[in-house]
Amino acid sequence: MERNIYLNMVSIEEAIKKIKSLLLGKKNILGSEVIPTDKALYRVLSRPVFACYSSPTFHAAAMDGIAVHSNDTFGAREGNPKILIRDRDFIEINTGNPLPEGFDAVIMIEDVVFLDENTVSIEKPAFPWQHVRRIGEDIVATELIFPAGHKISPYDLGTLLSAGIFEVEVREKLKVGIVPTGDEVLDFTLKPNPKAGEVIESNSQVLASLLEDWDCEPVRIPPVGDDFDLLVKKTQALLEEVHILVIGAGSSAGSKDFTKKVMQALGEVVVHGIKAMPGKPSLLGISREGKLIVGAPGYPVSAVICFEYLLRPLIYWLRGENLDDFETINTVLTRPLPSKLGMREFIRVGIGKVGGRYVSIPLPRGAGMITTLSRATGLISIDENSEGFSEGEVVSTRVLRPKREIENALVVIGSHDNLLDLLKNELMSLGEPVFLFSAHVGSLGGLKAIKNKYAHFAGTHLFDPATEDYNFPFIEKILPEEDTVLVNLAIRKQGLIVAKGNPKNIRTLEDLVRDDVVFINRQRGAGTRILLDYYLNKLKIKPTQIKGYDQEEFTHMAVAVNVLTGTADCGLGIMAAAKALNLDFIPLVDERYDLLIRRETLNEPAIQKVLEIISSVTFRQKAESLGGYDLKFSGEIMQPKK
Ligand SMILES: Nc1nc2c(c(=O)[nH]1)N[C@H]1C(S)=C(S)[C@@H](COP(=O)(O)OP(=O)(O)OC[C@H]3O[C@@H](n4cnc5c(N)ncnc54)[C@H](O)[C@@H]3O)O[C@H]1N2
Ligand code: MOO
Repeated sequence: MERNIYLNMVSIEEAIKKIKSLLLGKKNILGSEVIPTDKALYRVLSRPVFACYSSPTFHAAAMDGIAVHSNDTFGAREGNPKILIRDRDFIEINTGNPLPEGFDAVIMIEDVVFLDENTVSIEKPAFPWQHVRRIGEDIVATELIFPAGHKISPYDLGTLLSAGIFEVEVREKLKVGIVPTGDEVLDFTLKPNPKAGEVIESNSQVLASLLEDWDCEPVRIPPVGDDFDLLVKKTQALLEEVHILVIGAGSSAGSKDFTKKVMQALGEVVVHGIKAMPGKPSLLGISREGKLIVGAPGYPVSAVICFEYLLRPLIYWLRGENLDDFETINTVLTRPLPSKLGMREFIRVGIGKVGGRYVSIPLPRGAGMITTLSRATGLISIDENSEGFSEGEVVSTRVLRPKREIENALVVIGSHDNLLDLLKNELMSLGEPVFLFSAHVGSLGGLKAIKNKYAHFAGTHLFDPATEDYNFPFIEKILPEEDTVLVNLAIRKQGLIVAKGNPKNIRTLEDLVRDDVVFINRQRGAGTRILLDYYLNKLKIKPTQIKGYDQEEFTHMAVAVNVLTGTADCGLGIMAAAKALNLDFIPLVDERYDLLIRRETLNEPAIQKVLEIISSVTFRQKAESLGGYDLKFSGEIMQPKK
């Protein structure tokens, strides 16, 4: 089978315009159906609704008290009360009761003085219809309640039921068929256990949930293998049932990427390739019956961009509905974001409010990492005509999480430690949860983040050989002007993470120069890297003598994964990372891992919570059970060595 090379890429806007011009005759494709009112939430009325009954259907007391004839009460005032007699002049009544025949006002019980069982005195007149909800006050039978095209809200259900409308005629839901494809993808409904080369299918569920948010009806079928004839058969069958068909994966240039050919068998391909990343190989086409067909890339993030930025606007347009823009806020970029000219780029970011302004921390760009979308609280779009943004630039950022979560998020930037995950969990278990967003850029990066007010606190473990002190000499150099405090999180064991059973018998740093040992390093600026270089220097070992010295990872866990998978034989890291992956650990040094905080923020409630948690007995116990941690100083303010 020949490969699809997609050369005619168009912008997202052009792609939408192109397909719309061909679908024009197919707008408002939805038929209608009659459904019970209580099932009609967020459905769109296909014809106007008129009230069956009035509400109230009778004159009703609006307060607890007595029903009166208003003209009997005229003249009553303080010092000149009117006396009323039961049954003749007044009748006791409760809120919601029908007003007795002939009565036209209600006096609240608080304004009534009982002289005896049957006689009351009032000192204020009642005006006609005082405290009475008259027939039809809310709804008058036969009046128009909602026009056609109205989308039914939870309140509207109350209005419809009160007006005696128990069934409504609504537009049918737009049905979207979803066909996941690929020999390697496993149907998640079967709870599969993936082997090498296999992937649990998840994109169809992401799309199904998005479709529910957009008031559509998803119709998903189990994954179909990379078999052209079978793909045509399955997609054709599903196409008959739905208004729109989405085919997942197989969109790019691989030898088994059949989506374009399948779309050609069903109709015509209109767009293949958009000037956007992720999402580049997206396809748009039209079936012979005139239905929209979308080919979504297989990478999860690329698929989401295709769903949200191509499919979503087309769904709303086909239904003849207005589409709201995504909610955005302005954020200050904490890192530069270079971008390729001619491509619109979508960048996932974490957002936090630091020092009264929102900051955004870019996450990795890989389109295969669905977790980046789960971790992200914002999304930045870099225009095709832009080469990106500089650090510190204010950028419009789409919010992906509830505003409250973003407002309350604490940002920690710096060196990575597994205790931050423990802290994250503890903060979320508080009565008023605090969200912790952590970015791992090494200790030096953390210090700079505090200097620039990009983070609430930074994790740092920088050893200074000259003073044999931790962190203070670096703080003095990088933020000499700033008033900060250094709070200890833990003393932790750094050492060599090696495979289970230590098959290469690695014992000391001297073993790193052996021919049969491959090392995995941490990135420049990481405290662990500085520690390594310090000891190598002491032992007079040159980096060039170590295989793998140039291979860098950003976290202890990533180093441990390299050892677990055999990519490397060892790496320098913390014991907790080795223990988490059931690897062996050769302890080398104890080091101090601190949190750097601006003094002025020390009393902020969320920072106080952090300090309370890390000083607590439960946190200490949980941390110590991870292995390699000593929490005797945790929560204490550190002082420089004299
Ligand atoms: N030579 C080229 N290769 C690729 C190009 C290119 O331009 N030239 N484009 C790349 C880009 S960009 C993307 S995006 C991907 C899109 O790939 P496909 O749509 O063909 O998808 P697959 O290759 O079948 O799968 C990619 C990846 O995603 C996983 N996958 C697939 N379906 C699902 C699903 N339903 N749920 C979860 N994960 C899924 C699949 O296993 C693969 O790992 O192509 C690049 N290649
Ligand atoms: O553009 Mo692909 O869509 O990066 O992942």
